[in-house]
Amino acid sequence: MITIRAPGKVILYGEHAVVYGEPALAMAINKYLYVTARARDDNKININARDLRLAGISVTISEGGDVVAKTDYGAVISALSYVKRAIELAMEYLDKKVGIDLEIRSEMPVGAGLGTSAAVAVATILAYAKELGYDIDKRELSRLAWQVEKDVQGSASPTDTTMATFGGIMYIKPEGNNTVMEPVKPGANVPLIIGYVPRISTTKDLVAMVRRKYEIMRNIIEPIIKSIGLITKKGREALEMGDLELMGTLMNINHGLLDALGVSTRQLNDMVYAARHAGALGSKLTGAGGGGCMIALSDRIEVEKAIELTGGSVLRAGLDTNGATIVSND
Ligand SMILES: Nc1ncnc2c1ncn2[C@@H]1O[C@H](COP(=O)(O)OP(=O)(O)OP(=O)(O)O)[C@@H](O)[C@H]1O
Ligand SMILES: C[C@@](O)(CCO)CC(=O)[O-]
Ligand SMILES: [Mg+2]
Repeated sequence: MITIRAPGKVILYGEHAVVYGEPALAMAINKYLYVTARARDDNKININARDLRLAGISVTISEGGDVVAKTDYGAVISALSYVKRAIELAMEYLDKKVGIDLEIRSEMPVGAGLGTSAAVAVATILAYAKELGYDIDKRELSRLAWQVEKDVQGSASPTDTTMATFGGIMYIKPEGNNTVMEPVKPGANVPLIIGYVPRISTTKDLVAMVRRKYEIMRNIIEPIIKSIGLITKKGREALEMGDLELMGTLMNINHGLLDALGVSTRQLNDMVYAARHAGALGSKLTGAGGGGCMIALSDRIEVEKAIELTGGSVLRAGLDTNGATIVSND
């Protein structure tokens, strides 16, 4: 039996634009998704995902007190699509099919912009390989997990899977099927507060929504995407110089452009503006948007309180530098 953990991430600059080949700057956080794997002696795959919340169950209680509960089969299969694809690709890659019990736990809100889909893909592939006694190179792990995101989402950048695999702070630029990834050394400590509200849309839907806009009015959407790319490059310089004020200004512009793409929501904007009014140097949504998470560049308790007053929850997280690692191996 083996337990693997993979970190979540926040995107400082560049979400959505990175799907179109622009760079992104992301930081792995010390909040983790855990996958415990145990090989079985049959061919079954048994998945216990404790943190998935599924809407809609139907229960029939008969006279004798027997209870039959049903849930939406399609919704269950779709919710497990990242885990299922991760196992399929790991089996293909290792050319070995063995039944497995998987137990999944998350310290992060699932589907809220912190990269849980990437963390579950990375941790599942690594857990399957290690449980079967194989080593897997981190570059290969990150490539396979990216493939999971591409297969499930239709279109995905390597950002989240790179962060869940390697950790740290990374400048990421997709180049076709390759990923340029450069570790970034910050010139100052970067204080971040994460605020979140529940999210209904999935990253898959949000990426598809931006794609539709891009196809219908490319001459309007393309400059926004390119502009986000320029912000990311400047943001990297600001981070390396430790210029927090410039970082904040760039976050604010980045948020405005994400709003223009249609991926912000009223609740996200409320949290973003409340944070700025309470003294944050900058704030923006992070991840795919549509609800979920925002980040504020600040360490002020007033900023946390302001986010909470809008109805958001606050998550305190620092930097993860290890990426995917083994937690225990019996
Ligand atoms: N703990 C978990 N157990 C099983 N599946 C999970 C778990 N966490 C995430 N997933 C899978 O990932 C999906 C959420 O992925 P999605 O990409 O929409 O959000 P995210 O990765 O958290 O945010 P973002 O992509 O914006 O960073 C879930 O619907 C589920 O399929
Ligand atoms: C919205 C997006 O850019 C980031 C999600 O964390 C999607 C992706 O990069 O695949
Ligand atoms: Mg995701």
